[in-house]
Amino acid sequence: MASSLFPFNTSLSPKPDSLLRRPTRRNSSSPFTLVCSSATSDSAPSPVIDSSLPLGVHTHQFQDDSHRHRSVAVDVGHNFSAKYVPFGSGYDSSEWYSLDDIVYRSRSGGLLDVQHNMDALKKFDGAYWRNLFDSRVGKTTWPYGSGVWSKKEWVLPEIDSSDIVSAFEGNTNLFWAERFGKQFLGMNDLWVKHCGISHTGSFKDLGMTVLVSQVNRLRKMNRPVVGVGCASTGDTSAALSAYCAAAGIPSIVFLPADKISMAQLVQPIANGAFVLSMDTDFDGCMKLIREVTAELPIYLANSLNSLRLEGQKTAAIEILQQFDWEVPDWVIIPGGNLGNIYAFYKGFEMCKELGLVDKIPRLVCAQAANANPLYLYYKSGWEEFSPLKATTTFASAIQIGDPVSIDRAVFALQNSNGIVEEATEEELMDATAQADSTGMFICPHTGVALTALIKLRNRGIIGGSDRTVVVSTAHGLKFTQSKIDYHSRAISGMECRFANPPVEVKAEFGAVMDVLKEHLSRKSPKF
Ligand SMILES: Cc1ncc(COP(=O)(O)O)c(C=O)c1O
Ligand SMILES: N[C@@H](CCOP(=O)(O)O)C(=O)O
Repeated sequence: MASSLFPFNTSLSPKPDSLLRRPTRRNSSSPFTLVCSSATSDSAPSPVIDSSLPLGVHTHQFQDDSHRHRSVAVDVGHNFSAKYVPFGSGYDSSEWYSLDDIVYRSRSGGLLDVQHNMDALKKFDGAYWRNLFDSRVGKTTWPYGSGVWSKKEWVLPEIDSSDIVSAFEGNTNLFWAERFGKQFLGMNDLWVKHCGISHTGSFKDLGMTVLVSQVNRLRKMNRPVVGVGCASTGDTSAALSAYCAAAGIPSIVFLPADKISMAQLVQPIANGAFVLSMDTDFDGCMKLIREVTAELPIYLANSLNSLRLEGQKTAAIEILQQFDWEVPDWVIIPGGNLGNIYAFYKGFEMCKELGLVDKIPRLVCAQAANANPLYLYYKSGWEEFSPLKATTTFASAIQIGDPVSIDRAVFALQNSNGIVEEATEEELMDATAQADSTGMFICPHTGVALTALIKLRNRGIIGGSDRTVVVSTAHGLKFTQSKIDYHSRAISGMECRFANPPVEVKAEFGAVMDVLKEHLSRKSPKF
């Protein structure tokens, strides 16, 4: 469908890896100094102390010129800070970069990670953080009304609140899947975290608010960022274009032609992004955006950029919060480029390290069988990772064969006693239809996660009373074509066991009564 709207050709020629820009190394002995002078406070009128707020947090309020009711919290006397370090290193790593640097890879070409000054955060105990985060839920206080920015001290502690670009993302529904759990799985404590019920319809909003806010800050600092770009299977591009449009920042998106849903394609188009539709798959788009962002002052918005994961990790914290800080036994997450599984691990682990909870859940990463490089790696006993050519799947947003965050995913799974599962096309579509029949309206990726749950439950690995959370990553309304195909039994080679096609009937009383009686007697023998 994309190809009918946009030509495939691009004048951009691939550049060899050797031309990718490498970050400048910081002197290990140089003290870490904040780049931004406004790093520890917001520029606003003097505070009015609100004694109902937890220790150390004072608020002041003002009306800004958009008449948006805002309030800014000032954390008094803290030393909260964060920086980039090579993935796997700690805050004290000798190689590190300021978050105001434009850098996506370590000196050796490896992944980066955002590390927080945990000693500063540990000056406050678990109860303090629980109370602080709880006190911000359900308010419109800027920016804490956002589920991401309500954890600002753990996300981007040094950003000025006026630089934040937010749609008050997060705070999504944690739905008790009572009927699905009891009817299909003999489970009474099954929950679905609906991260897709969000501004642009997917969990990507959680990361994008952080990334675009940081870009907003960099542009105000006159750093050379002319736009923000991503490769996408449809959700990252939707989030990027919306947040950039809100901030007046140009966005550029690389999409694999004919591989994303129409609803996803129209999102960046409507939000004014520069959309390039390419005759390749996601992995091809990803390679190109990495090459292009190494050459042009376009900031990279994919989860290779570890800033994104700082926002995404708040979904894990939110789950704990929604359970009154009780830890679920299992959390199941669909995986593609594999940033999100690590983001969840990081959120849970941070809560444990800072004393909000005393353990973390076991994580399950679920992949489509048609795009399963992590699953194959796991099955090999983590012996050998081979990128592959992912083939078409209804879970189109995870049709990825060469995930950039493979190392992050392995780390998360190994440190959470994790499991990887896979779902065939029939399994994921059946699971989606079953879930929908209990009142959900989930995306096929959530169907992949539910399939993993069904398999682990049937094998007795997940118990009937285990508290289990399935992460739903996108809104079902983005994927209506797959549901139409399923319910009209139009998928070749698929039985579509749970299809519920509409019945065509004459608009006559007798005809309507006949079909209703037949239907009711089938549904209820007592009728
Ligand atoms: C709807 C949806 N679910 C799951 C994923 C997988 O997330 P990740 O790439 O972080 O593994 C993606 C994107 O890749 C997505 O768009
Ligand atoms: N599903 C993603 C794929 C890219 O993932 P990212 O988290 O690295 O941006 C999308 O919607 O584009």
